[in-house]
Amino acid sequence: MIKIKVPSSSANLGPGFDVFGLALKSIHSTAAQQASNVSSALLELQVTISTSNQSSAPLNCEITCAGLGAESLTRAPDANLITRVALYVLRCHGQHAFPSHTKVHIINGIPLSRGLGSSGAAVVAGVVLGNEVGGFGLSKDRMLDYCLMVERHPDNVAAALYGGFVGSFLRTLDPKDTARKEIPLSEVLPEPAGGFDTGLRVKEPPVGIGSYHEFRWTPEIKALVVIPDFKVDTAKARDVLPLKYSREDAIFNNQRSSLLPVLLSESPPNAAKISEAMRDRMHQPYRQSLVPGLSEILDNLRPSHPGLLGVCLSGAGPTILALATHNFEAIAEAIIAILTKAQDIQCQWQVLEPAKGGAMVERNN
Ligand SMILES: Nc1ncnc2c1ncn2[C@@H]1O[C@H](COP(=O)(O)OP(=O)(O)OP(=O)(O)O)[C@@H](O)[C@H]1O
Ligand SMILES: N[C@@H](CCO)C(=O)O
Repeated sequence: MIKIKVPSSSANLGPGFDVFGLALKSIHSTAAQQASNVSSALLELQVTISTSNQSSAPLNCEITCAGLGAESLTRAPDANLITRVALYVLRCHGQHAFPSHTKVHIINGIPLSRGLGSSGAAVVAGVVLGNEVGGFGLSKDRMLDYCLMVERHPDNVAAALYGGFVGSFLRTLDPKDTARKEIPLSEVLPEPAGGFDTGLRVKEPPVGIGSYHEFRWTPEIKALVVIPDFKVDTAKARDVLPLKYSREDAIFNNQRSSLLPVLLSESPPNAAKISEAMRDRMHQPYRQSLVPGLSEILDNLRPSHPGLLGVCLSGAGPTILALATHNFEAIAEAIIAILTKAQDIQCQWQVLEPAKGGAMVERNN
């Protein structure tokens, strides 16, 4: 059996829209999680290939799912994001289907469409899956190229693939490459992958289309996530953003995003500076309509709360990310009080920390 494990992630950290990504893992798993075998904040695939019997499954791939949102994940290999992406990798290498007979058991511990990088993790898991079952021996840097053809904002996939706190950028692609129909863009989900029925070999991604850098992270800083019980589709949360920004807003974000990685690497952390450096004018103001209470949280949760360093929307939301050193319960309660005053919802909260190393593969015979 092959196990593929990919962490969750929080993108942007306020001003670093489409740049910063923080791979996250649980500090402690609850008894319920241990009993159910679902690791919190982690996506796991258990993959077996049985050569003894011929597969009757479509594309030789049988999918089963457990964990968060399992009932909503499709079992069709050309539609499920993970296997679609794996098929993309296989077809770039001239293989039309999975090896017969491949079983993929998805154990999902990342809440779907909450701003914790479930689609980024699924894309990374898909590329790693394609690489493993195809035996292509791709490096992580080459796998990043595949991920970036699928999810065009690099923050979540770079964090999920490499782990830790990362910044990343993309090279501008030739429009011919981005327009290719067989690329299973997650932002146009749930459309099935196009161009797959031809049986033709799919063109490999250009080499080196993105770069990343891992920043240092001060271990005493933890990531408190408050996860409201509703979904925000990332594609919709990108549609509410303007196509152009004023010079003033661009400068506002540049000033903060340039300083934030340095501030988060220093011990003891400077709460006043971090709080200011996590402010943003590129996406959060436009996403307030999708996350009732967001503006009040951003205005009220200041470093006067003991232990709190700064607060922002996690990825495209609706999860709220608070960076803090202690006093987690009181900070979570203050955020939940605002969210539940704004609308009648339930929230869960958890304290996470950076997941070093990112996606990994365990091979057991
Ligand atoms: N484990 C998984 N298996 C298959 N598909 C998945 C899996 N996880 C996520 N997806 C797909 O990705 C979709 C969620 O993507 P979306 O970009 O809306 O949210 P997110 O990635 O959780 O949030 P954000 O990008 O803000 O962090 C799901 O509806 C599903 O189609
Ligand atoms: N940078 C992306 C992350 C989505 O997870 C966004 O905010 O739309």
